[in-house]
Amino acid sequence: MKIFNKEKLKEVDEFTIKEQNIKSEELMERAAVQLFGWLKTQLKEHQPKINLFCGIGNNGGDGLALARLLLNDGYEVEVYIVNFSDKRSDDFLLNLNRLKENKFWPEFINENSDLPELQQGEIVIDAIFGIGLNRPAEGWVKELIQHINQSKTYVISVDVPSGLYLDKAPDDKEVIIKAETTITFQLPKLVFFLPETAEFAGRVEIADIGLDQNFISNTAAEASLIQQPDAQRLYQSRTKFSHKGTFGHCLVAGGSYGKMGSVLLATKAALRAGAGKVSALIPKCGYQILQLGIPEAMVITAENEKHLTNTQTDFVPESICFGIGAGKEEGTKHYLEQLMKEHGSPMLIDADGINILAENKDLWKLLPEKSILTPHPGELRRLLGDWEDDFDKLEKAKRFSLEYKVILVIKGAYTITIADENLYVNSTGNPGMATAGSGDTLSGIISGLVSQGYDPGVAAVFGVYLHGKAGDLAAEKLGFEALIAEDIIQHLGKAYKSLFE
Ligand SMILES: NC(=O)C1=CN([C@@H]2O[C@H](COP(=O)(O)OP(=O)(O)OC[C@H]3O[C@@H](n4cnc5c(N)ncnc54)[C@H](O)[C@@H]3O)[C@@H](O)[C@H]2O)[C@@H](O)CC1
Ligand SMILES: [K+]
Repeated sequence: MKIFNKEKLKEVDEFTIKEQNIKSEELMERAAVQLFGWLKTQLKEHQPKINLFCGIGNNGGDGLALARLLLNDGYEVEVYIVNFSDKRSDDFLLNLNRLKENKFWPEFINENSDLPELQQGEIVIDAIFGIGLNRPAEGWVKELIQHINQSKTYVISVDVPSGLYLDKAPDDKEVIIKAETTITFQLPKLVFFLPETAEFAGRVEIADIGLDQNFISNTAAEASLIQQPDAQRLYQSRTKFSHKGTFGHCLVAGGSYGKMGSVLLATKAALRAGAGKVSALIPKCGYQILQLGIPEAMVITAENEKHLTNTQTDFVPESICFGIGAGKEEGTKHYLEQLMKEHGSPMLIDADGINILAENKDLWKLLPEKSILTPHPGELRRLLGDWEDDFDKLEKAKRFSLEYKVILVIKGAYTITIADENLYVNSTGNPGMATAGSGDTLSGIISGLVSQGYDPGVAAVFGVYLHGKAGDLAAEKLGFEALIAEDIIQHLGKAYKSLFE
């Protein structure tokens, strides 16, 4: 599903209004009907008091239209106009008049008004600012936002939590509504998935307001949210006549004394992801661990007992996964250098492989085109240096990815893959996956996909989705706390199957 920026969101609204020959108020009504339908379904027979805080733009207009629908259905409703300006939008005014025609008079909150009391168990609908926010809220509006945040009400934001920009980091986190749920129109917004701002949106629901699908399909987006239908399109089916050679030979090179389990996990994950053959290349001390731990894999040992060093293989792997548990010994660095020079095709580099790169910038030019780097935040910082905020981080990461023609998988609650200047935001995964070895399984899965012939960019996006989905399926059975990396591998088959359920 595409993620549009503010300009494109405005364009699709305008295009839809023209194409469907409707007035803008019709879109607002559709938005309100969607909000109303969602609320009614959630509330069932409950009738809590609903406090609607409406700004003076179209976001506020959505709130007023919703208030009318709620009143007509018999809900207990209080409407507060957050009267921060007299530049009211036409559709706001239209919906204000409609409310008055229904003999309902909202309260106006102005500079010197008392802020209304909000009780536990009540609902707040936040329709103060939407995508039209262009500066931080100040003065009494800021106080109102803080007042709502401090209340014990259930807060539902309309389109965007008020105070959150779509295209830049917040100047002041104290002036953003912290919603339990955000009901956003038609398309998800990038800020809902970035580490510094995701918390404000809470649970995100997407409401279809009938914006023009052709326009959306034909308009390029710099970012997309990868959900089940998107992942399904990336899947490559197998023919009856395939054999193990069809799905490639994956080489997992990594490990050091005391960190052999990570290679074991990546190797297993590559096999479960569907690689035809997997060889683990490890220092000598890991031989028995690997052979016993995963009989389906082949094992090659480097000369050194405890860390990886230059090693020749007698086959050309279709994919290489380098760096897991590898340490940063000089010999290991030389081996990475040798691999990058000799193996012309893309490699996946993770963990200490990334740390070695971060400490040896002269190696960057050797990165084979379309290689995949899978840093967690700490590794990314070592690679790119400090960033100011999430947007700055993404800009720096995009530049790096473009300059070295590599794919960056930025791991987090919503992992973002950067390939060809596009951002792919993953929708699967859960807090249970913040556990040792989880990243090793991801690298194994992606490498297993590359070895089967998936394009590296596709392998990264698809692999991240499958990894998260396997984690979600595991968490359904085990809960978050008990989930360990092995469970992710165990559920990979079900994750594949779920693509078609
Ligand atoms: N056709 C459309 O464009 C549709 C728009 N919809 C709603 O319209 C929203 C966008 O509406 P608007 O563009 O009117 O803008 P908003 O309602 O988000 O903002 C209202 C006004 O506040 C002013 N403002 C911004 N930041 C401020 C600040 N910190 N302090 C004081 N004033 C500030 C802006 O100049 C703007 O005119 C969407 O988020 C969505 O909720 C929906 O009704 C669906 C259809
Ligand atoms: K809002």
